[in-house]
Amino acid sequence: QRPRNFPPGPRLFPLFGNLLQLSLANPMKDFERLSKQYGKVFSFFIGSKPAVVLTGVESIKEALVNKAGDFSGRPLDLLISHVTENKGVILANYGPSWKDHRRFALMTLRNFGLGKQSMEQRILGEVSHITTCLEKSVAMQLVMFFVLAYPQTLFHKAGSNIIYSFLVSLISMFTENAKIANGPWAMIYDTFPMLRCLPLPFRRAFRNTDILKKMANNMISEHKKTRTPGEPRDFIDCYLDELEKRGDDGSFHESQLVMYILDLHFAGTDTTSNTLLTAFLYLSTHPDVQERCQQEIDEVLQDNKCPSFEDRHKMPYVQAVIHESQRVGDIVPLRVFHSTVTDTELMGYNIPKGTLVIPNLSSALKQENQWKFPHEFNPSNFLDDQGQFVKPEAFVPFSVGPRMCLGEGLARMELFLILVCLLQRFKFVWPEDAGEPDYTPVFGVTMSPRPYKISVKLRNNKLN
Ligand code: HEM
Repeated sequence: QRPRNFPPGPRLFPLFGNLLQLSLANPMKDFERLSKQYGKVFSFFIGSKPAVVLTGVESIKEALVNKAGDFSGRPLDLLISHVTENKGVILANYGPSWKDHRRFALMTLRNFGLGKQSMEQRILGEVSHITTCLEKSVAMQLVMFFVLAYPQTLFHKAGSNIIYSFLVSLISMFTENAKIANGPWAMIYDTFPMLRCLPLPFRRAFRNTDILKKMANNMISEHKKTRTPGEPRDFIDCYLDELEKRGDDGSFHESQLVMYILDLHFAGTDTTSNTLLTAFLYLSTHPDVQERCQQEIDEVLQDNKCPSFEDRHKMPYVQAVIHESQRVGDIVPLRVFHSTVTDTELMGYNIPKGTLVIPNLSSALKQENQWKFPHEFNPSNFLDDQGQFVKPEAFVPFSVGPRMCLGEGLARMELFLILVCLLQRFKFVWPEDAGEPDYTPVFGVTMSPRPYKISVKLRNNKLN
């Protein structure tokens, strides 16, 4: 039974709650239907576990910003919570240890050059690998001066190398864990605690994590052997320095560092690369938008000089295209789930402690009264009448409140520098034989465009 004055929702069934009424493969359409029927704050049950879905920017901000102290917890009894033991930062519950670790990561990112030269240099270094790779392919096709590239692997490599030049080496079991966490076996695990000890496919997520943890542990041992205390080379060295400084104060611990390494890799790879994949899908199928970006880039970066992150202020149209790609790409639509840390109230409803809270970021990014063109790719969504860049309130791809993405600054820098460098040098064309582009994304913990091929041509400018 729903608790008293709990947000409304569909009728409950014994044992399953509302599980059988939702598409486990992609519940987005169900959430849209349910919010039309029950309002901006509605509920459903995963077995006997209550969950509340927040629709639209108003309810998301009311909970995650105005009532941040109540709504910033993480669920403690789901497959992902057990796999990660709620360690690290992404799935750590709201409390002093999470706060300490979050502050530490932000500070370390800043010291390692967010907004400073070195992080910018790392990103530009990665871009030069992408351009070399594309140039080689173009050169091999001299006759046509055209190349078909698979941007999927290019951007994923760049994304993970950038975060890993900050952390070190890389792994692919994350993808499998993300699939498991997002699939029916996770739902079964979350719904029926009595099945958790059985050797069912969800156990694979634990096995994968054990292997990943071993790799992270090896990195830590390697760092311990080669580090000079007080002269950190990367994030791991910084954490080890901090650990020494604090002693065992209970919050900083090697087991936290292990999960932290995995967290930053997971959060920093798929997100930025899928955004770039979305941007290049739209740029190649909207040549007018691409040409306008290139015109702006050429005007600002005269003599084809290398871009810096500061140049974004002089490129309102490019900024609008990047933000619009994030908006339509809708890369993290529902995850990461929140949870209430105390009994509370939201928009007139009672929400008990421990309720799963799902901010539907997607609903804000496509909210009808918030955007000039909510359902189409149109950079004008981010431009005022004078063509200046503006960011509407409903632009929340990084979420809002104290749990909002801590890599936003890094992600912004990556998106801008990679996109500008590539558009400066290449023209991206939707291949003639590729048929109509399919913009429907593949649903997952992070959303990605369907795999596509793209033609790449060297631009006819001084750079080439
Ligand atoms: C376009 C790229 C990215 C998008 C769209 C994105 C989006 C998000 C979202 C929606 C959340 C959940 C916030 C919430 O719980 O309310 C999140 C959390 C997080 N992100 Fe990102 N992210 C991106 C890139 C990155 C990068 C590059 C890093 C690496 C430093 C990163 C690290 C994190 C971490 C550590 C959290 C957990 C924060 C916490 O729980 O306190 N993200 N991100």
